[in-house]
Amino acid sequence: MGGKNLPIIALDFPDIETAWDFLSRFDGEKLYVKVGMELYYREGPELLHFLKEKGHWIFLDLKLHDIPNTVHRAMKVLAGLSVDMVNVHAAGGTEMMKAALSGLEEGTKAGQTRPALIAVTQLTSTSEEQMQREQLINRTIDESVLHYALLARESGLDGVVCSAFEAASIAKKAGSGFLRVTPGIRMTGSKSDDQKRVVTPTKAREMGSSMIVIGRPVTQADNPVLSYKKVLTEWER
Ligand SMILES: O=c1ccn([C@@H]2O[C@H](COP(=O)(O)O)[C@@H](O)[C@H]2O)c(=O)[nH]1
Repeated sequence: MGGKNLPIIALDFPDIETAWDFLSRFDGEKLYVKVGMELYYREGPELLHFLKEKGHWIFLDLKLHDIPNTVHRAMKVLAGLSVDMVNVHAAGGTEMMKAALSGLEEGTKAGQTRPALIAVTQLTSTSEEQMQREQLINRTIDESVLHYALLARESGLDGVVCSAFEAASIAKKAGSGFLRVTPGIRMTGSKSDDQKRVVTPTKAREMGSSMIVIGRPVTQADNPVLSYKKVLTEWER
């Protein structure tokens, strides 16, 4: 199975020791992992090189959101970190997203593959009610997510982070090759934590997500390998 078809495991750990302790349980299996702010801010680029050496695929989830020039320059740097996917917040706008893409292209060395660039639409921890009240968006959350997805598409990005609830409409309007990367994945009966727009791996597949991201249900499980295998089986079926 190629990396693109694997569930992405969110390595939300405080340091490399804890992350390594978790990964060592998988006995050399190649995984698609997500490195977020907590682990990256602690361990930096060295950790990414270490994960690559072990053969893992990497989504570097730093969710850049700043003025276009700053994001452009930061993306030039991230392009050199041998990661497979990076992201920005679509709320930064089309000028920022285009700047992110050109930075990534400029930073990608000849002969190397440019990391995929995706945009966060509405976080899966955001409910429609919260979005309307706090962001003053007088629309449904589906409309807001689709709007951001189309801005990301127009900016030349490779896809978006969205919940499974919006995945089908995005595929219909932006094309099936435009990635719908879905966090907020939970197994039947398990707690949602801070996530609001949650589905099972089976539902995510049926509803049109192209990739899924799962953290705590795997990383905090008594048997993380078994939990991962259950997610993988549901996702593959
Ligand atoms: O909209 C978003 C964007 C990113 N995430 C990240 O995915 C994982 C989910 O972890 P769980 O433990 O499975 O909830 C986490 O690293 C988030 O930063 C997201 O959840 N939603």
